[in-house]
Amino acid sequence: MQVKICGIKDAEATDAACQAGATLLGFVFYPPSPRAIGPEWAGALIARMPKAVTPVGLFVDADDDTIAGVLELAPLRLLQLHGEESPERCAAVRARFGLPVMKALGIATEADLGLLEAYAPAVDRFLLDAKPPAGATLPGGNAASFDWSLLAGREIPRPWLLAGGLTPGNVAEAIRATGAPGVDVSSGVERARGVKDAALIAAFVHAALGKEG
Ligand SMILES: O=C(O)c1ccccc1N[C@@H]1O[C@H](COP(=O)(O)O)[C@@H](O)[C@H]1O
Repeated sequence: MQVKICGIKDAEATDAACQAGATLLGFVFYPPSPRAIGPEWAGALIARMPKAVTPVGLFVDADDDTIAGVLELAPLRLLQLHGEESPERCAAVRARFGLPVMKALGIATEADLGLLEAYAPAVDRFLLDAKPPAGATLPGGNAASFDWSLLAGREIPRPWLLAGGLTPGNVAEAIRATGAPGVDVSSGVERARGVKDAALIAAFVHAALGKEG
């Protein structure tokens, strides 16, 4: 089971996630987000992480110069593209930076899952998230979930993570309902918007991994 904690901004959350058993930590390079972080500080937090834990950079329709500037200071090992990037753009990012790409897709209906085949050759992983609710200002990180039954018994053509509105209280049921091989959370482990909570992080990771709390 892969467990990603996204929107890491401080040492306490970094250490809590790593100690609890998270396998991926996400750093948001999207200035409008309350979870946005600068590349230099992200690099310092990545230096605290065990090598077995993968640092992930979250970008939203970023250009090559933006991604390159971040990579100069933060040794990311997976690029999460969470905007409107096309399959061609995903393939170009993967080729330009020599790093695996995880494409986030918003899922609301069966038709949204039809995009998976078009993206599969261009990406290494998928992140299946809810679409932003009406009025949302961010393309993700909105604590919104989608109908998990859309994924039940479905073959996803790349390794994938389930995201959107997950919490310590619902993640075990989400994994059971979807068969997800991995999960990703941001809002559900925060005590206030953009502020991670070490106890909630530990509870989420333990619930996802099926450990006793
Ligand atoms: O977290 C953000 O601020 C964010 C901003 C822009 C794009 C994506 C973002 N977060 C991603 O969305 C998922 C789901 O979030 P939540 O758990 O429902 O709050 C999160 O895991 C991030 O990968």
